[in-house]
Amino acid sequence: MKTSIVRVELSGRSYDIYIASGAFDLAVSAAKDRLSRRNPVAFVSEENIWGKFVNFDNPDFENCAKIIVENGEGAKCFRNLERICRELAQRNVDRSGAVFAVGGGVVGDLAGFSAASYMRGIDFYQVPTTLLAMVDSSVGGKTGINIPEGKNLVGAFHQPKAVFIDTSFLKTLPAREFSAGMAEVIKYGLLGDKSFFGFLENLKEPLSASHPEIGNVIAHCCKMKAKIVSNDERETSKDGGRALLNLGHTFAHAIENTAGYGHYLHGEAVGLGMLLAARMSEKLGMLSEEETSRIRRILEIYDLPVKFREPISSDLLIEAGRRDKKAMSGKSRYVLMNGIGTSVVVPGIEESLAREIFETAMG
Ligand SMILES: NC(=O)c1ccc[n+]([C@@H]2O[C@H](COP(=O)([O-])OP(=O)(O)OC[C@H]3O[C@@H](n4cnc5c(N)ncnc54)[C@H](O)[C@@H]3O)[C@@H](O)[C@H]2O)c1
Ligand SMILES: O=C(O)C(=O)C[C@@H](O)[C@H](O)[C@H](O)COP(=O)(O)O
Ligand SMILES: [Zn+2]
Repeated sequence: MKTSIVRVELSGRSYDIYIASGAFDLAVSAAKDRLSRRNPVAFVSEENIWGKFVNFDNPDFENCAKIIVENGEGAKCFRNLERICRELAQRNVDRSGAVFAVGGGVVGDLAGFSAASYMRGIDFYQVPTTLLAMVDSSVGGKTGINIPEGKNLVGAFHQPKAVFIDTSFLKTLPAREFSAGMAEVIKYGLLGDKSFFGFLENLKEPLSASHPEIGNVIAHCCKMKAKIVSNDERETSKDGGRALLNLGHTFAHAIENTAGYGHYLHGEAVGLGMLLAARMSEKLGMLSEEETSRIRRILEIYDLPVKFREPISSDLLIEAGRRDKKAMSGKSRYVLMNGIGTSVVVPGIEESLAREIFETAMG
C-alpha cells in the first residue's frame, strides 16, 4: 500500500492527511495507540455506514462508545449534538479522550463540532468515507450543524489530529454521492487551478472509484485545501483566502435551506451554485460565455443538476442568501471567477442581480 501524506501546517495544530487504499488500518492503529495510553476513544458514525462499509469490529474497541446517528443532512442538528455530548459524559470520556468521526461530511461536521464543544474541546480524527468528505470536509477544521434559518450557522473551527482517507471505501459509494463529491473536486479547478480543470475536462473516462487517477485527484484536492487553510485558517483574509473555498456556496446554501435539507445533496447544490456564480461572473464581464459553457458541460458529465428540479421561491432563496456567513455589515459577498482558475471575493452584489441569476435556473 503506497500512502500519500499531505501536511496541514498550522503551527501547534499541524496534522497529516494519510491517503491510501487501506488507510483505514492507520486509523485503527491510532485508536489502539490512544487506548494503550488509557485515553478513552469514542466512535461517531451513521446507520448506513457503521457495520456495513466500515467496521471497527475488534475486541480492542469492545468497551468504546459507538454513537450511531441517522442517515442524511438532517442529522447535523442540536438533538444529535446533545446526544453525542451526553453519551461522552455518561461513558466518562475525559479531556484525554478522542472522537473518531467515521462517515461522510455529515458525520464529520457533527462529530467534529461535538468534539469541539465537549469539555470545551477534545481531540478528534477524521475517517471520511465519501468522495466529498475525502476531498473537502474532513480537512480544514470547519465543524458544525444546521439550523432552520441556515446551513452551518452554528459551529466551530476545530482541527482534527489526523485524517485517514481510505480510498477503497469509494467502491460502495452510490453514483449520485460520487457525483456530489465531484462538484467539490471541480471547485478546486475553478477557484485556483486552471490546468487541473483542464485535466478533469480532458479525461478519456470520467472519474470513478476505480479510475486509475482517483487517488492522485484526492491528494491534489487535499494539497490545495491544506495550503489555503494554512494561510487563512479562520477565513479572515481580506484578499479572498479561505473564502475562495466557498465558490458556489452562497447560492448552494440558500438552495439547500430553501428546498429543505437533503432535497439537494450538498455537492449537487454546490455544482448548481458554481454554474450560477459563473453566470453572475459573466454578467459582470469577468468570465466569457464559452467558459460558462465549459463549466456547464463538466457538471453535465457528472450528472449534476444545471437547473432547479422543481419550482422554488426566489423570495425565499434571496432571504436565505442574506444569512450567508460571508456577509459583512449587512452586505453580501460572492465568490466569483475572473476566468476559470482565478476566483475572487466580490462585495456589494445587489439582491436584484442575485435574483436575476437564481431565475436563470428556474426552468
Ligand atoms: N466542514 C467542511 O469543510 C465541509 C466541506 C464540504 C461539505 N461539508 C458538509 O458535508 C456534508 C455532505 O457530506 P457528504 O456529501 O459526505 O454526505 P453524507 O455525509 O450525508 O454522506 C452521503 C451518503 O453516503 C452514504 N455513504 C457514506 N459513505 C459510504 C460508503 N463508503 N459507501 C456507501 N455509502 C456511503 C451515507 O450513508 C450517506 O447516505 C454537508 O453537510 C456539507 O455541508 C462540510
Ligand atoms: O472549508 C471551507 O472553508 C469551505 O468553505 C468548504 C466548503 O466546501 C464547505 O461546504 C463548508 O462547510 C462551507 O463553509 P461555510 O462557512 O459556508 O459553512
Ligand atoms: Zn461545500
